[in-house]
Amino acid sequence: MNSSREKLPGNWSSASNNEKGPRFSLFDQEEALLQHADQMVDKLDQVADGVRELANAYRQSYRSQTRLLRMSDRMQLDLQQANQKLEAQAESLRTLNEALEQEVQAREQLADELHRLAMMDDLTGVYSRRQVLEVGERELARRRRQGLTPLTLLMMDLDHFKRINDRFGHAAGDTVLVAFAEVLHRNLRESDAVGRLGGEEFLAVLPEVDLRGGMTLAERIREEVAALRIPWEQQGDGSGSVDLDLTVSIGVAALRSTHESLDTAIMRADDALYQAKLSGRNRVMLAKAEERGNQSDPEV
Ligand SMILES: Nc1nc2c(ncn2[C@@H]2O[C@H](COP(=O)(O)OP(=O)(O)OP(=O)(O)O)[C@@H](O)[C@H]2O)c(=O)[nH]1
Repeated sequence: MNSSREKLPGNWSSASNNEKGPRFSLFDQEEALLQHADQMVDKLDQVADGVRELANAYRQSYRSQTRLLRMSDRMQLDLQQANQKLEAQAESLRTLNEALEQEVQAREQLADELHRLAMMDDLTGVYSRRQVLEVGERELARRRRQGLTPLTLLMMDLDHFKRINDRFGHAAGDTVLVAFAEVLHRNLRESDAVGRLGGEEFLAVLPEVDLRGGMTLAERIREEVAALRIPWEQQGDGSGSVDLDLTVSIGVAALRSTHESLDTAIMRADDALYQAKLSGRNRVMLAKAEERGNQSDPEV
């Protein structure tokens, strides 16, 4: 029997041995080992759980990082696109602004041109009717402020102007009007104002000029106009080059007092002009003081 029994190493002996000394139960040992192994397995399980949790956490954080990175890439792209759009909008605003500035400039030029047209007679370069009357009113107001500074008006009308138009055409009439305006420019001073009231009728406002000075000036203008010979090339089957001549009738009136209105003075000058026409044209006539206005302040 003994020979068939295996000899156990160290202190281990068979439970069937009746020898004294420590006895080890294989079962207990196995049990202990198994318990230990179970504990180890539990711990390993716990470690594995921990590792799994860590791995999960790591995976989640990796995913959210990747998501964030993708989002930031997208946002960067969106920002770039938005920036490009803004730059394009800024560019078109700049272009729009330039166009607006050009438009404003063009409108200002147009307004200046309209103002100039309202102020000036385009054909002759003298003031328009509106402007010469405005200057006249301004001068009258200044005269009232400063007392009895003289102011004289010349109302001028070309004689038989219609004949020139009828015989030589409208362009010839225009040339005559320009030539007459040149005579006026030559004879008037910087402080004087002259305007075309309409057709072939002109008004000169002469501040600081008394009746005698006005008469002298009107006479000089009349003489220069009568001496004009304006060369004119006839069109079509006309008889070639001719000299256009003309005369002018002038009515002169000086403001009689600071109370007299410009309109009244103009009417007196106009009446004098009418008298000049009636008396045979090509002459200067003075306004008659007794016809209208202040009887105690005659001017002739
Ligand atoms: N060429 C030209 N003619 C004009 C212009 N404005 C008006 N007229 C003409 O001027 C002429 C004026 O004629 P009337 O009012 O009869 O005056 P007039 O022939 O000068 O006669 P009196 O004033 O009585 O000496 C008309 O035939 C108008 O058509 C213009 O800007 N250019």
